[in-house]
Amino acid sequence: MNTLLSINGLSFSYGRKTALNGISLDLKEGGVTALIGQNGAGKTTLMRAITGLLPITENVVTVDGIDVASNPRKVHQMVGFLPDMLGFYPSLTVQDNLAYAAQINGLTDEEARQAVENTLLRLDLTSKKSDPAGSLSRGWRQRISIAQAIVHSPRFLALDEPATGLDPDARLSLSKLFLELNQAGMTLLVSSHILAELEDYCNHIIMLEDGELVGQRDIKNFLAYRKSDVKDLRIELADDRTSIERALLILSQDTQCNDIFHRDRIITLRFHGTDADQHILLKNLFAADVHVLSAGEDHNGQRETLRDAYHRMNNKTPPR
Ligand SMILES: Nc1ncnc2c1ncn2[C@@H]1O[C@H](COP(=O)(O)OP(=O)(O)OP(=O)(O)O)[C@@H](O)[C@H]1O
Repeated sequence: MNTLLSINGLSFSYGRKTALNGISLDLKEGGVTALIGQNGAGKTTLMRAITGLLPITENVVTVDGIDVASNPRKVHQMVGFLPDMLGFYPSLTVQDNLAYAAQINGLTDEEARQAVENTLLRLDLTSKKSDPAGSLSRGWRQRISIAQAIVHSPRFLALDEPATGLDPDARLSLSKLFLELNQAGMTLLVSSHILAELEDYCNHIIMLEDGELVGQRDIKNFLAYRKSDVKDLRIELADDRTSIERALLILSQDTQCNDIFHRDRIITLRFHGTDADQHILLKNLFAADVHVLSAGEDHNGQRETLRDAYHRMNNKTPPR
């Protein structure tokens, strides 16, 4: 696969505030990459830099070999961008907003007419095409914005928090749309806080922290990532509230245990230790009069999710 996006030492500051610091990465054509990171990590800034919306240094970001800083218009024709703040003309109809987006991205009138028709169909927007964009609900507005971002059939599509404000059905259809666009050859970069959704369609992940790239890997490898001295344990307790609470307290204080989940009487956790350490852990539970019915390695545990992996990279226990 060819490299479509190449970033080589990208830094960007808003005044004295450094938002991106020496980012370097390559994205291959045809992938779907999840861009994750906490609030303020620099995700939006990175997307804006890639899509030619920020004044960046020349020869630092290229899309298909074209320098974004010196050829922003050319790059706009190749990329689509869904910003976190939706932008369209509220008094124009849905159709006219799309036609405008197509034309400013270099399509002729005839190409734009055809592209608008196809995009309306693809996003199920045909019934709304004559409505003023500003009169529609948040979910429909989101669709209009996605339609605007893809109307010129970009090769690279960046989506900043695309699922925000959408109901579960709309989120599902969004996931399907991303897969469809990817199968049609588009390369996607998607930022979201909803990790379980990214997992449905992303095959690569990049992680930012304080403006720096702190992790990058293919999700298949990412999900398979396991240290040899790490195992998943499943502990079944008697149905005794005090016992369960005591067990959770002991486990949460043990630095060898993390990713502790508990449902009813079953506790699952990731244990970082040897068999002897595991034996000591159980002895501690027994010593505290925790009523353990069974304990052992959880071979049937769910595969590691993107959410688990993200929280582990951040050294946090996922919320129960
Ligand atoms: N226009 C601006 N002026 C000054 N500082 C800014 C501006 N935009 C962003 N920043 C700062 O740059 C840093 C990165 O912001 P950015 O919006 O790229 O992060 P993010 O990862 O997208 O965050 P979020 O998940 O909250 O949207 C933050 O510290 C933010 O406060």
